[in-house]
Amino acid sequence: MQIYTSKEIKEADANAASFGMDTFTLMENAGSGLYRALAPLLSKRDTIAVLSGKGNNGGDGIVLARYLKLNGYKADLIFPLGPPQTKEAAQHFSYFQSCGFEAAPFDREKHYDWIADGLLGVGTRLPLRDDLAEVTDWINTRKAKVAAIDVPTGVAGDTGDADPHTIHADYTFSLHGLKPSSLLFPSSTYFGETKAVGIGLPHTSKWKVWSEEDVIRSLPERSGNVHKGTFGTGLLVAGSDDMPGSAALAAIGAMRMGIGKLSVFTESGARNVIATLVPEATYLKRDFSKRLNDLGQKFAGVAIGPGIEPDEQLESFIHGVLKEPLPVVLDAGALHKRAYPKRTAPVVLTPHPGEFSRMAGIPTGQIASDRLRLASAYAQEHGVIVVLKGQYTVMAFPDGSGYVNTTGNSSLAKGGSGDTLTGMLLANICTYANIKEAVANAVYIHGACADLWIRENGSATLTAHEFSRLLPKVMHQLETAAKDAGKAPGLGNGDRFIKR
Ligand SMILES: NC(=O)C1=CN([C@@H]2O[C@H](COP(=O)(O)OP(=O)(O)OC[C@H]3O[C@@H](n4cnc5c(N)ncnc54)[C@H](O)[C@@H]3O)[C@@H](O)[C@H]2O)[C@@H](O)CC1
Ligand SMILES: Nc1ncnc2c1ncn2[C@@H]1O[C@H](COP(=O)(O)OP(=O)(O)O)[C@@H](O)[C@H]1O
Ligand SMILES: [K+]
Repeated sequence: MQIYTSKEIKEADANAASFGMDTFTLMENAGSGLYRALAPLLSKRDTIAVLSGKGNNGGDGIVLARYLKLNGYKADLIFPLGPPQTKEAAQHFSYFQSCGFEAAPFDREKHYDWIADGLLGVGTRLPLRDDLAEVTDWINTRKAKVAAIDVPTGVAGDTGDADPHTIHADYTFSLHGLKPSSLLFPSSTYFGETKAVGIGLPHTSKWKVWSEEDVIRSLPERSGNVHKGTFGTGLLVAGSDDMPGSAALAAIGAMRMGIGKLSVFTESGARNVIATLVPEATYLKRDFSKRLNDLGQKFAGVAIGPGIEPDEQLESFIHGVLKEPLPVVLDAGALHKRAYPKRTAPVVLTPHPGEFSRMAGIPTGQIASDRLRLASAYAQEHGVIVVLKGQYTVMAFPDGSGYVNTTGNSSLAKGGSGDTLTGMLLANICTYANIKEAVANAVYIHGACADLWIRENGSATLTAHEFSRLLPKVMHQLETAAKDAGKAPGLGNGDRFIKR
């Protein structure tokens, strides 16, 4: 599913108009698309209120109401704020009337099984005016299922801001593509299950939700005449005498994800712990004062940071590594405010919001509601890939494109899960030809492991070393699906719905 800001939607609209596809036609397409998306959820016995505002979001509601009525559904079209004010919405209301239908009064006592929210769309400016807030409050107190058109009334399109009177939707049908607010906080908590509905415009967005179909399509081929060298040797710079576990978890992530060989550059106390958990890895005694030469020849990729306290020696080591021609993942202790040299091999940064705040000098409170834009701005300015972690992890690329991940759940909110992801990323940068797919698949599969865990276990109980047995299961399902000509195993979100 593609993601569009309000500005991009307006540009798409203007572009369509230049080809003769006018707003009236787009509204017709939106309403018919909404009908096709909603009808499978309805029964002919259901009563449905379509609440339309005065703008084009209301116009979409008018078209939806026409399709519902023409197809024999018990739908009322209601204008609680007054009749439509935009030219196209007014034209569609005339057409609705010419079909022999009339608008219904806003009867606050009448029961409806469903309410379609066509009050405000991406034209919203917050806060909600009092007359609108009164209608959204009414909706929120009803027993009806609520389907929002484009966005639930009360959220803005592009940021995570939400009015206190925002509609709590059960479903949201987003027109043309998803809006950033469906993936930001707190706004996303109002959307319910979210689906993109096409309106006949070609897709041009540089941002999308990375889906199961994308993972299956991009899993690298591993069969045939291969050997351990085929899948690269990775260098993991992680762990310390005080924090050996981080390196062990990252090493498990890397080995289980399919790296050919792994060297762990760590302190001697950590080495003893890691070696018993990951006997497959080899070890290099860590001394940051000694340069590691020819890293680009010896290794396919390097990950630095889990379980290491930042200091000047580490910083100068990182500077040395960044001069070498190999892909680098920087996490935890390796994440700081710094400038990145121009280089051809990619740099992947994996901050959680606290680390991103430190790196970018942005207060943590601002990050949740604007993660896509902020991560993208940082990635473009510094020429790096930013994996901004948390629910709906954002992956922003230096060319301005990006993906959002929707797998994973709160079982991952525990020390160690980020370390495992760093190891998985290291494996993928060593084994994939395409860096965007390498990053996106590691993030998706990491979340899918947690989704698999909560199908059978309590969500509070996941510990990161369980990835050792979760990863084989998830990878097996994905590999089987890939062999089965792209048949999705249903691990996370398919290409159509964001389930919540
Ligand atoms: N490509 C497109 O742009 C298409 C857009 N469509 C629909 O058009 C919608 C956008 O339409 P509009 O630009 O008319 O915007 P809206 O329908 O979101 O409404 C804007 C109107 O609401 C008022 N308003 C905004 N914030 C308010 C507040 N807090 N309290 C009270 N009133 C407020 C504004 O003054 C304006 O009159 C989309 O969300 C989508 O549903 C579809 O018709 C299909 C094509
Ligand atoms: N509620 C959640 N939903 C989805 N993923 C989550 C959630 N909470 C945490 N995660 C994921 O768990 C990982 C935590 O990483 P991080 O904060 O670096 O932890 P650690 O201290 O283990 O390194 C990230 O991949 C993050 O996206
Ligand atoms: K709406």
